[in-house]
Amino acid sequence: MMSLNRNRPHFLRLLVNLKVKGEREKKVIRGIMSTGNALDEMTQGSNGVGGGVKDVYGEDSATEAQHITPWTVSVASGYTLLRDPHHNKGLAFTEKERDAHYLRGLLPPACLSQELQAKKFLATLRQYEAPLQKYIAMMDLQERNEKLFYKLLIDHVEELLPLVYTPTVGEACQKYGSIFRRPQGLFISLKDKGKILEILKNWPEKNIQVLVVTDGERILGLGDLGCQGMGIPVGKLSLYTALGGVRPSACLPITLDVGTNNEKLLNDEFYIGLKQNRATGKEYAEFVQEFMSAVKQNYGEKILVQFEDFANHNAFELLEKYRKTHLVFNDDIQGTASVVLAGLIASLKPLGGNLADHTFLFLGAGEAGTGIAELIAREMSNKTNAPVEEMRKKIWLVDSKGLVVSSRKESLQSFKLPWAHEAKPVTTLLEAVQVIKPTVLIGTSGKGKTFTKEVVEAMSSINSKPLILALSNPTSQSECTAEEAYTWSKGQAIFASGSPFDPVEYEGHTFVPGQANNAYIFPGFGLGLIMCGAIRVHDDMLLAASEALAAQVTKEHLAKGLIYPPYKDIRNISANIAAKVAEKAYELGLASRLPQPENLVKYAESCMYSPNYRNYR
Ligand SMILES: NC(=O)C1=CN([C@@H]2O[C@H](COP(=O)(O)OP(=O)(O)OC[C@H]3O[C@@H](n4cnc5c(N)ncnc54)[C@H](OP(=O)(O)O)[C@@H]3O)[C@@H](O)[C@H]2O)C=CC1
Ligand SMILES: CC(=O)C(=O)O
Ligand SMILES: [Mg+2]
Repeated sequence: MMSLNRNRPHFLRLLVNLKVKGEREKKVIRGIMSTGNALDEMTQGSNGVGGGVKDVYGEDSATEAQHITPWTVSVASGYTLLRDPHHNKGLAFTEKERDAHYLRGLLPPACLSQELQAKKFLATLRQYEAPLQKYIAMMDLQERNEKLFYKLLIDHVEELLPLVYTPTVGEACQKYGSIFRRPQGLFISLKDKGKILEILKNWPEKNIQVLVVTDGERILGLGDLGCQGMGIPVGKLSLYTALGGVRPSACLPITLDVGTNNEKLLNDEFYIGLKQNRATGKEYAEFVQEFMSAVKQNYGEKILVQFEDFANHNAFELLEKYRKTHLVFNDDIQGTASVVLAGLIASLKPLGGNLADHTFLFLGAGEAGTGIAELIAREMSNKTNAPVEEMRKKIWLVDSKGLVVSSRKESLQSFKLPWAHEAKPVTTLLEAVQVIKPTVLIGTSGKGKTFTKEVVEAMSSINSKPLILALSNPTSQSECTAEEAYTWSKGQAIFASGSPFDPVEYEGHTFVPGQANNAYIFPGFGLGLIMCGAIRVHDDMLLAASEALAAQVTKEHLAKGLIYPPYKDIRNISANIAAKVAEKAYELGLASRLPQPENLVKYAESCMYSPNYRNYR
């Protein structure tokens, strides 16, 4: 009661200021207001990124009958300090710090600056030939000295992103069992059913703002990797910090181990996960439900949950179910859609015309394909005022059985139905290109080498500047390479891919392929949600993010063939995306951090984590 009374003016102001649109949002806000946690959260200092709950150890909310964890907090020094990755500075500890923190003798005598440490690490890293070796070295550094890891990743993002993220993270997941050293997140398995809340409390950090969760069933285009999929949440969250500025201690990677149907893993004596087939149906749904309830109970209403690399037979349902009750975001469906739409908006400058003048053909009608298709249709509908159903008719998808058409309706999964247009069945991509005559070809099949020479040539004979996006990851699964796209189209194609390719020389001209990857969106998108205390994700926020990203593409980028800005500017790009997402959340009455900061870009920048060492007293 005391806490409620103390917060009453803030609480009332919030109710008055919230511009709540529909009844559904009103119910949501009322629900949040009825929990003590939300009020507590809102009274936390106004500096930095908010979120988390005050009763961090759950002691106040536990009944006397419930067991609690006896957490203690102490100041790290000496040997413990050197082994604490958040605070360890290695040879960068100053003489004074070495005296004050009992470090004498535990380090060699040299004192190095962080810059010199970074230079030294990079020189060693560059000597390794195999990308996986470099990945392991980066992970070791992250576990040893977190600030140095992020300093390097931020300052050398273009060089290091392909190591901690696609494509190398794919290989790391395939070999996760043998490179696994220390757990970098929470593994929650079917064996933990009934105890998920307790397990969340085992994680040492309490003020979590974003968690990325996978069940490992569709890891990139590599299929079911079970528990080994953990590399993906770990990598995505590294990007949340490096690219989006969310502090590392606020990020939690989680793998839900519900078994695997990967026979190779099931027969591998060293497999680190549950050796049983995947749980399905009621068992799966109840397990995820327990997890989602525990997450909200432990971290409050404003914890951002990013679903990552679930198979499509679960992904759409989970998103549909939990978007009503939690702050959830499916990166593969929504983040990918937003990044591709941004690239399309940017490419309208060299291509001319409007989005609605184009015809789109996808190879792959799953999460990424239908997610992108729907956002494009919405954007075209917004811009033309035509019904979204009309706009969908400009978009065609091919799946493993051929063109998605109305005569296949009986056997199609529900997420494909909006795309089952009237047309004759066609079984190959080449035929589909010849019949549909698309201006834009997008690969989301997870199958490499599917944009053949004939397909690219057909696209080039129909269009003077065909837009070709090969989104599947990792590189081995890319529908075609950058070199293939440029040479087969005789330099006509505008090309971007999910995994990075080097620039290509073709007839004296250097083409620079862009990287159409959701990594451009989710870090800034998440930062925007967190910094405004958003309570739900709305599709209009995805459109806002796309426009913010497209606005960062300059004439100079386009002249090189790039439809995305370079990653070296990503923190600035993320701040702009975050600002637009937060602005949209305020407009929709879905932001709870009040008052709204005047300059949202500056506010986003001020919220960002810095990897520079701090001085210790
Ligand atoms: N660049 C980026 O940011 C992102 C890239 N991706 C990549 O996109 C790929 C697909 O992901 P996602 O959509 O989630 O996967 P899904 O499994 O949901 O969808 C794959 C789709 O591809 C179809 N398909 C498979 N093989 C073929 C083939 N030989 N010919 C035609 N269609 C085929 C499937 O057909 P059917 O339905 O008949 O089985 C399905 O419709 C992955 O490689 C992933 O890494 C994903 C997210 C983001
Ligand atoms: C990039 C990504 O999210 C994927 O390939 O699944
Ligand atoms: Mg993914």
